[in-house]
Amino acid sequence: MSEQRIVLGDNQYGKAECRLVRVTRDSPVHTLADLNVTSQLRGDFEAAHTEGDNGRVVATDTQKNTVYAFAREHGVVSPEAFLLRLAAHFTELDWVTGGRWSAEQYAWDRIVTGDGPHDHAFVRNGRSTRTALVHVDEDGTTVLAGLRDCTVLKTTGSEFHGFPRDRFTTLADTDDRVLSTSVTAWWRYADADPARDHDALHASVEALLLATFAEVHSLALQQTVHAMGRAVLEAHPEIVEIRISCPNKHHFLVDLGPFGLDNPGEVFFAADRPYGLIEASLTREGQPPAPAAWASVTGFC
Ligand SMILES: O=c1[nH]c(=O)c2[nH]c(=O)[nH]c2[nH]1
Repeated sequence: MSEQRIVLGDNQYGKAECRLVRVTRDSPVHTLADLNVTSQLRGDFEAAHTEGDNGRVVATDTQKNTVYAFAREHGVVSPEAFLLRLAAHFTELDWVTGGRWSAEQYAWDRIVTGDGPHDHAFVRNGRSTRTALVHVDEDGTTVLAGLRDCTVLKTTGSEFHGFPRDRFTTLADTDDRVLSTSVTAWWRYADADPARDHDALHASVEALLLATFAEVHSLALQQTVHAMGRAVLEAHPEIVEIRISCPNKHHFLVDLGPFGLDNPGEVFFAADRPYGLIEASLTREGQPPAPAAWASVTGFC
């Protein structure tokens, strides 16, 4: 039997989930950035894997320290800008050909007291988690931004009917139902401009997703998802692609007939599983795709 050659395939390594809180205290009115940062390097790390030769292995501990040192030196203007800076730093090494830098950002609002918004006391805003990802490979740098766990619900303005019926179909047509979902969205910027106002864009995209969910009279969650993505691409030419994943958080009308009660769309059982899972991606026609960057985002179609 001829001897088989075993080759090292894709590999990456780094420090995952560096919890970073950066306080800006240039004035008595402090600001706060609360992040969870992951740094992963790709490149020529063959010798480390095959020989245990660490000559090129930037320790994950060093990667973690760089996160905190850069936060002090440069601040956190936005998660995207912060990740771009980390990416530029590590890819200065000639054997680091790329990598993946990602962050979650948790929002804090100022506590409002009788005297107004407080200078240095905050309350966590759990509305959604902001996400960002910078992917670098030989084809260039891709910036993705997103959000997750943005749970929304509308009590009417949603229908679902006209679907095929077979002997397994029990779902009744409805022209008035509760529609609820938890939006996960990722969008891709046309380029990796670190000077882009990522914070303003993120706020605008979140507002567009919410307004569209509210305003579109929905004939299916698929239609709502499509409208949300379309609204974002129409409003922001610098965004070339958006992917949206929406679990259909079913609310079933409870049959109160056994208790002699009607139920005109007022009492629901909020099921948590199973749930429909509706996902779609929308792209601006003619834009080059970025499959490698998307491959590093899990759980999307
Ligand atoms: O908006 C919906 N889309 C579906 O595909 C679907 N399927 C289902 O059972 N309910 C719903 N609702």
